[in-house]
Amino acid sequence: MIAGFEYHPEYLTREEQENLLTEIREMIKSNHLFQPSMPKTDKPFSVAMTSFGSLGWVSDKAGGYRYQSFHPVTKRPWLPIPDKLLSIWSDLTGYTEPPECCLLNYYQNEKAKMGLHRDQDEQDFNAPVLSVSLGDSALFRLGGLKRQGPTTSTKLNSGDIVILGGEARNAYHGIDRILYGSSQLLKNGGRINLTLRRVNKA
Ligand SMILES: O=C(O)CCC(=O)C(=O)O
Ligand SMILES: [Fe+2]
Repeated sequence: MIAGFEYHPEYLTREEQENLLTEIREMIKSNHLFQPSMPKTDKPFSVAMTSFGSLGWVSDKAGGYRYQSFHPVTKRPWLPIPDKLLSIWSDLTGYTEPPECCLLNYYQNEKAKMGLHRDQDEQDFNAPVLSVSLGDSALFRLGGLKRQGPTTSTKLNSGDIVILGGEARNAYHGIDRILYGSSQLLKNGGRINLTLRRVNKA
């Protein structure tokens, strides 16, 4: 496996997962989920998204993939990243600067997945990417620095944390599928992934 990939299974207790989810549910009442679309084709993503933090990740035909300081629908600033996530970031990454973006991916139905990609819309590739899984389990595929080449698959369960740092920061990765019904955490099922990133150079 590529250097810099860290897997922390069952990092969050069930109670911590529930508390985080309660906080997020409250936040998305105003900081709504929205459906981004592909830059060239305008095809909607199968995953619904929103962000927290000073910058949020958005995508649409008009502007392509980018970070911006406000919600694309409400035009209001994103709500701040929950403290619990900020402390997970400093405990696990040891990176001195806090994350600027927490992207929330909501995999709601059977069609939801995320194709193999690299996270490359940021300026700072020295900072790791940290992601928290909540709800139904997902099959996470991790490759190397080239799209072709060997990949490994890891089942991410609710409460697990993944870090892509070092060489793995620029590795191809994606979500092949969600194992619906594998967790009872989300009352309507599905999976939430929270990804913390630095965007600008510290
Ligand atoms: O859902 C996941 O675990 C991965 C999400 C991801 O790769 C991304 O948002 O860039
Ligand atoms: Fe990614």
